[in-house]
Amino acid sequence: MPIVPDPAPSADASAALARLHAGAEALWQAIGPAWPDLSVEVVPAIDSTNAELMRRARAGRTEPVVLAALQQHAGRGRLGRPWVTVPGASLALSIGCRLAPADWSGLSLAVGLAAAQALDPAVRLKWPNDLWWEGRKLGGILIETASAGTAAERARYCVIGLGVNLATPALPADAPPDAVAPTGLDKLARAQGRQPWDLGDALAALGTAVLRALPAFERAGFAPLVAQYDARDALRGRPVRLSDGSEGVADGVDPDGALRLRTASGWRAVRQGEVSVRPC
Ligand SMILES: O=C(O)CCCC[C@@H]1SC[C@@H]2NC(=O)N[C@@H]21
Repeated sequence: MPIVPDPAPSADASAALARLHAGAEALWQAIGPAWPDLSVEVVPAIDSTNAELMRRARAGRTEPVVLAALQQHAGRGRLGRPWVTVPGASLALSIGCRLAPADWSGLSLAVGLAAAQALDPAVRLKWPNDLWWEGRKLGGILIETASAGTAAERARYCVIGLGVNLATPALPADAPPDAVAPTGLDKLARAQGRQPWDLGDALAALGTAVLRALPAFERAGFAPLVAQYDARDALRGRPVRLSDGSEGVADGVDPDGALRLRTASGWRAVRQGEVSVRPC
């Protein structure tokens, strides 16, 4: 595994790593009985936790695993964008497991919902897979899949990557002028008068919530979750612009997870893929 050794970890990095290990233990205690063959791994640094689990899957290793890293050197975001993980200030974890739902659509919304519910009642969801608070990005989800077994089998190995800002990151120097600065769980906790999150607690809470949500998604898909999604939908009723140039007003999500868009020429169901959505 391309784990990058840290030649001289600082005291802060060692403390953060210890918190991740404590979170991994708490996660395993909470979820182990439901996932007896699950392993939970923590590494100090890696290229990307998603890339690592995809490599393993392609090599035939399709057992369930949670992999958390203090630092990623080549973190991957959606639509081929890079994802920055600041050691100790952001959580990077990937969950890999075999899944065989009748319909995959809506998986990233189901995962986002589980993550939002694990974090705070104030966390909102920006279709298709961002965690938001007060109109700013708190975290994101990247789902990738690889074949798991024979072509006749419906199961695929699914890698669910979650990146969440514990501390509010600065906007990168090369960000476009209209970029909206991201936010972090530190600001949210202060504003809500709650205890600040630490890395280990976030790992345990998010990993547990997502792993608990997966069997239900596999059985019933996204449809039973639409009402809960609606309650956290950050875009509903807002004018939005898609990366393909079209505009409309977001009007909730369909039972298959498509974004419903009211446009000048009628309704459109926007499916996930190579499209991004911004409020305008
Ligand atoms: O909003 C996005 O674009 C999705 C970001 C997903 C980032 C996480 S961090 C853990 C996992 N490993 C990666 O390389 N990416 C995901």
